[in-house]
Amino acid sequence: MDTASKSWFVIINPTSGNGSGKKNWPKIKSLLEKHEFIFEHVLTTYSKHSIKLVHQAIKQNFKNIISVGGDGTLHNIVNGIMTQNNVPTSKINVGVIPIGTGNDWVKTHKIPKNIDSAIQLIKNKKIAHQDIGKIEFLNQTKTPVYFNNLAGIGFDGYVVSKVNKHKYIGALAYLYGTLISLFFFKNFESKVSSNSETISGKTLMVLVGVCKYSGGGMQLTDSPNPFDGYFDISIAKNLSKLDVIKNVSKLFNGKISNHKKIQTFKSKHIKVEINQDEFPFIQADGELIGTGNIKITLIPKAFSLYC
Ligand SMILES: Nc1ncnc2c1ncn2[C@@H]1O[C@H](COP(=O)(O)OP(=O)(O)OP(=O)(O)O)[C@@H](O)[C@H]1O
Repeated sequence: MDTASKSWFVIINPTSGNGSGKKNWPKIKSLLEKHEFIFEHVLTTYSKHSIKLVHQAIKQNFKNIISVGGDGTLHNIVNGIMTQNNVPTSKINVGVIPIGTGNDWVKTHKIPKNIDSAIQLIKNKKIAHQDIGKIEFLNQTKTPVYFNNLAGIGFDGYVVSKVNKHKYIGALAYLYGTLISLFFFKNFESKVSSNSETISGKTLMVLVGVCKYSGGGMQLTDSPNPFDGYFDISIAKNLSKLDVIKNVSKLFNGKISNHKKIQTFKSKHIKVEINQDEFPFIQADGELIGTGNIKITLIPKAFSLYC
């Protein structure tokens, strides 16, 4: 009998939330049992392990996955779903129990941080389909990376490189990473092409949003809607460090996109080329994914989530 298609496959990142995954798993497990979930579970043992686990689970005919972790764990699960060919991606449903540090993606969908409430929400089995971004590296033999929240090139990527080293201090790591980056990051020369327009020049960062929050609660793009078939794109041009410092509060209330040196627009695709020798970092959903010239395209309603 095929029980897998009716059961849940639970992936736990024990390292997420600075060890919160490991600490909370016994409690989550007993709550899932209390709510009569039939499930198999695996604790990840290395970074990106979730991608492989998702491939295996889908091959075994699991259609429902629960992510116990933060934004990085969900990002890897999404990449597992998007890089398999057995089942249409929108037929694999994902529920999230957020126990990460930033937990930015859940904020858009108002998924509760309380564990019991998050489980209850999954149990309600209300499904939505959101858009997914696909990043392809130009002139590199690198596999594409998919994102469900937001990707950024430049300052944003630099901040992630600093934040990930300091997550032991919790959500404050995001503020710390931003401040440290203000001292060391240098604006870069870019050429951005989208909607038959080209924007060239010194750039602080290019942000491509599907959902609303990143960087521990910052709202950096104008009005992203994960269901509308468009990216919300912000190009922060040659902002100085003083510009950023003066506008720190606006990073968190969404008003930053009104700044005169920030251009925002909606699009289904974007190409970002770097016109200098040193390549800035690229981040996707808070994970560093490399450097280089990239093309990003939107895949409408590819990801099925419990919300
Ligand atoms: N067993 C493991 N050992 C080491 N790293 C792991 C393991 N399992 C997963 N990872 C990595 O842990 C990283 C962080 O996970 P995650 O983002 O879920 O937690 P977080 O950083 O605390 O939360 P957030 O991203 O919401 O701030 C991911 O990059 C993931 O690849």
